[in-house]
Amino acid sequence: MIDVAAAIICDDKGKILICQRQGGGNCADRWEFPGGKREPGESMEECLIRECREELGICLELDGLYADLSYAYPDGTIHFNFFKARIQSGTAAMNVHQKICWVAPERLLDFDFCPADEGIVRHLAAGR
Ligand SMILES: Nc1nc2c([nH]c(=O)n2[C@H]2C[C@H](O)[C@@H](COP(=O)(O)OP(=O)(O)OP(=O)(O)O)O2)c(=O)[nH]1
Ligand SMILES: [Mg+2]
Repeated sequence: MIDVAAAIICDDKGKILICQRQGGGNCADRWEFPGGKREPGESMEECLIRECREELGICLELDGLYADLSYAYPDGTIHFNFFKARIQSGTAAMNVHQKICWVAPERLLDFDFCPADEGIVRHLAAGR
């Protein structure tokens, strides 16, 4: 099974950073919480800090695990850890994404997220 860590990054106004994936591949053009696949020898936390440095050029401070779930995609099941986080340093840049955007939690419902994120999006939009 593939392990993926993803970050729910909040700013000081409570907005959340979301990112649109590139076309092609799994979840093409869908919105996601930034992150990626764990590499051998890494913890999920280490993976997430590395992915956000690589993909967005930011250094994260993690605020704990928000959700732990698995989702069966047609080409395999992915196990996810979603962490709450804040930016410790840097400004998010588009190194690998089509678009990035800070949105209020209730606005998350307006975006076409990866199928695995549906429950998370509903929870966040409800203020939980
Ligand atoms: N990062 C991220 N991936 C998600 C989310 N929801 C979801 O279904 N996924 C899926 C899409 C991908 O199949 C997988 C994550 O892989 P990824 O493409 O981000 O992996 P990566 O950054 O390590 O990139 P790569 O080296 O494999 O190209 O999980 C999410 O909220 N964030
Ligand atoms: Mg990624």
